[in-house]
Amino acid sequence: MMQQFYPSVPHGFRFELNKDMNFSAAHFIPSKDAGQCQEMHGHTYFVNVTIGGDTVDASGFLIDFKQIKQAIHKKYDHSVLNNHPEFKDKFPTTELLAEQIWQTIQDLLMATENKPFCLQVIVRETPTSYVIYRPRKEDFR
Ligand SMILES: Nc1nc2c(c(=O)[nH]1)N=C([C@H](O)[C@H](O)COP(=O)(O)OP(=O)(O)OP(=O)(O)O)CN2
Ligand SMILES: [Zn+2]
Repeated sequence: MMQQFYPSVPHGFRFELNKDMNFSAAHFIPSKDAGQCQEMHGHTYFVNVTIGGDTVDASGFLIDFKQIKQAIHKKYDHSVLNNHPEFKDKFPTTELLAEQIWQTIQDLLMATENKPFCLQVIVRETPTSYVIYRPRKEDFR
């Protein structure tokens, strides 16, 4: 997974959890600068999310690994990214997909009792291209 390469994010939390996932989706980038990517095509996206926190829940979890997968895989697998409401007014680039995945995970975490934080999202779109999204402090609202 993730070609065994995990760029780390510095933090001071007691616990750090990482979850790898993948999903297959189609997209197109309707920008005149996007060349061939203006045409609909597909990828198997590889995603890694890093979550940090100081306390665990009653089950001893920062968050159940399964809940993270469900939130992302269920939403995007075998879909056309351009059709999702979050990409109505922006292009489903690797950068903006990583940002959206961060927002989805962070919303999920904020609804838990122990409220951990999503510290990093890595999205690999092709064997040679990936993006890292790291939120700024002000993004945690
Ligand atoms: N900054 C970004 N650049 C590009 C994105 C993107 O999301 N962010 N996306 C694309 C295309 O969607 C394309 O599918 C991926 O491009 P690329 O990595 O160039 O794909 P290749 O497999 O052709 O890469 P090679 O290393 O040349 O084999 C384009 N750019
Ligand atoms: Zn693409």
